[in-house]
Amino acid sequence: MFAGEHINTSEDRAVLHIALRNFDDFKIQEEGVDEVGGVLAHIKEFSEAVRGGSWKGYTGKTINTIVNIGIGGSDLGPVMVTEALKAYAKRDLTAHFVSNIDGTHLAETLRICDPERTLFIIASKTFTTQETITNAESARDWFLAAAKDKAHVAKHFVALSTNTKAVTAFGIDKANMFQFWDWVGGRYSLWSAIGLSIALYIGYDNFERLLKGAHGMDKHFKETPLESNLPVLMAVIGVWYNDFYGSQTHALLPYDQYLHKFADYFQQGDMESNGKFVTKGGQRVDYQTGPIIWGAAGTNGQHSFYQLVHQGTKLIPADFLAPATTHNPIAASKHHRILLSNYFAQPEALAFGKTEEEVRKEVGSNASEALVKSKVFEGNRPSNSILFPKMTPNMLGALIALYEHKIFTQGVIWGINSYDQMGVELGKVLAKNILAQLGKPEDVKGHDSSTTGLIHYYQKHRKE
Ligand SMILES: O=P(O)(O)OC[C@H]1O[C@@](O)(CO)[C@@H](O)[C@@H]1O
Repeated sequence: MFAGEHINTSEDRAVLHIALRNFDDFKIQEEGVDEVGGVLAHIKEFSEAVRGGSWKGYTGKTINTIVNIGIGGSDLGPVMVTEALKAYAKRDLTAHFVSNIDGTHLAETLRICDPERTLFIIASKTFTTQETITNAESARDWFLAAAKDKAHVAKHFVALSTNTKAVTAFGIDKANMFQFWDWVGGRYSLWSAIGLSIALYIGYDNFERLLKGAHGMDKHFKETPLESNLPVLMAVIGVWYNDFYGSQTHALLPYDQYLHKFADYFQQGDMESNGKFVTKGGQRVDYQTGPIIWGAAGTNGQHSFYQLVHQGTKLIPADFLAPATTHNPIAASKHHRILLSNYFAQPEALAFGKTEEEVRKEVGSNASEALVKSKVFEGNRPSNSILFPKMTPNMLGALIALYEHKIFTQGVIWGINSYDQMGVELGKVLAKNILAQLGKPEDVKGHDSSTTGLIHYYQKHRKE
């Protein structure tokens, strides 16, 4: 990977998200790598102009709202990072993220935007994703209904993409385009131009700290002996439970409200990378590959799904993550102490449980056998605990890179290509065919009885 080999074999591409945060440390040979610094300089210049107020809207007002329009890797990274680093945000710049094609997502966002003070960021590696382009066109129509003159688009729309031709065809000036390259996977792209909304929200200096934190983990991963290599340790522990103990999922449980989107982010990062059933050589695997990633911020999960985690019939390896120091020490950090006491207690309970003997002592001799049995915790339920000083840009960068390299290592062990995503294509093609048939019942052709019946019901009951 670090050498720029085309390890994304099906697409004949290098995998070089590490080059986006390299700061000329590792020598990497690949076309475009020498342009990273220029794009970062453009991000710095632009974010400082918007945040400093020199970039003005079409009526001369400053920008106080950014709307990132993108989906998947062009949305989830910026969403997770801007949430995780909210403590570093200027509170006079609001960030919104529109991803779903459901008109509700854009409508509810535009309802609270002022066209004179809103900057739209069209984030799309390919600039062909149906949801993103449709949302971008509707946002442009909304803007022009107020601004009237197409010349004003240049002040309120920028693009993040590898596809210059499509960007200019959409009507965004090349000067307002922030470029990245095909060796940046969508789910690994927050370090690239896709991170513009992050730089606008927390400032370029903090965005750079994020990159440098990730670079530190890159160096650790590249240089540390396997037995002390954090991504490798997490990868093999995960393979151990996934392939030898049959666990189907892996829970990410951050005891930090700022990290409440962390599991959402790695649903794509892990499942779109390692949710594969064919090896790079084309053989169907006869072993388990990528786990189902899920999770929620603690302590909320404890009041939702921990019953199953503790006493269910499923083995669920879990990562517990927490900062030793909070950004919000309200009530003299009483809240943080309570949060951390739960962060320490849950893995202990999962590992060591409660024996029948301990339960009997608690409930007394009159208790029914059924009650005693229902209160036993079998324990022996595995978890990793990750504790770090504070949720800072540098630490978040290191944390994300830790998981990126864990995913890479597991993909190598499973012999799969972690960097393409053939599995997202079929649904898109079928949807395109169905879209063309939604007019009249007689247009509906070539489907199974269930799909046909559903479409006919929709056609009968819709009110448009
Ligand atoms: O950035 P873009 O090209 O609009 O792709 C968006 C997302 O769509 C995919 O599902 C690929 O089609 C993800 O891999 C990707 O992050």
